[in-house]
Amino acid sequence: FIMNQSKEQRILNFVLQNAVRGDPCSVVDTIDKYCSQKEWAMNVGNEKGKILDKTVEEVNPSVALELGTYCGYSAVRISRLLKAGARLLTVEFNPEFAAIAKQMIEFAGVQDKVKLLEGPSQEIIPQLKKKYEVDTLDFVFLDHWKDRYTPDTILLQECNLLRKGSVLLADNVIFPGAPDFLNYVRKSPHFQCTNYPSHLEYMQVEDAMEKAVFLG
Ligand SMILES: Nc1ncnc2c1ncn2[C@@H]1O[C@H](Cn2cc(CNC(=O)c3cc([N+](=O)[O-])cc(O)c3O)nn2)[C@@H](O)[C@H]1O
Ligand SMILES: [Mg+2]
Repeated sequence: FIMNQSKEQRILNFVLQNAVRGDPCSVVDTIDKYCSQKEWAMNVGNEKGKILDKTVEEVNPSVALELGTYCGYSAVRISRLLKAGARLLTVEFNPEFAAIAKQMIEFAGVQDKVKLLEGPSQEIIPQLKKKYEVDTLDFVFLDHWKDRYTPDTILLQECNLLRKGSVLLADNVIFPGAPDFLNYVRKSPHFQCTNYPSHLEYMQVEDAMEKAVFLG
């Protein structure tokens, strides 16, 4: 247990030493092993991860966006399911976390599918069309600061990044909770919502994910 390292660095080192290079599933399983047995961390985890998997497989996105990369667990989890030519853009503003995630993504061998964009989501989202050549987004995974879920959902609409059928999936709508986001999407005539009860990663605490399909 190397104390002067960050928890995120310890998670990465555990993956580098125990997972199989180029095998995204082994990277995901190894992070879950570390975070359930050694140190808790805010990865979406395996239980909610299965809900994420099912949604990604249903949508089969060509262009996906993730808000809140952290160590790259869900970026690896999502990108392992993407078809040839499809891509995931993932946004992270904490430089330490972005550096960890970059190494995690490269070790997993998914770097050709994933583009990590460093900066706050509120600055990156308005750049997606011109700077990152996005037309519209097929899938968005929200897992960053919970009080950014609603303003960023509004920003995505203002930037014309959603089309009829675009799917948003939000983590943690129960714990830590995103009450204003739930209120916003459930009351909006532009979204069709579905709630998926689950548990907080690596804990026996109630949590849930919310799917919000944009109706145009
Ligand atoms: N506006 C933003 N733009 C870009 N990246 C952001 C932004 N806000 C946070 N981040 C980044 O998301 C990553 C992860 N993150 C996520 C959160 C919010 N999520 C949680 O706080 C959380 C907390 C718990 N929890 O406390 O049990 C469980 C979870 O699954 C969570 O996602 N805060 N940082 C961090 O690296 C942070 O730099
Ligand atoms: Mg989360």
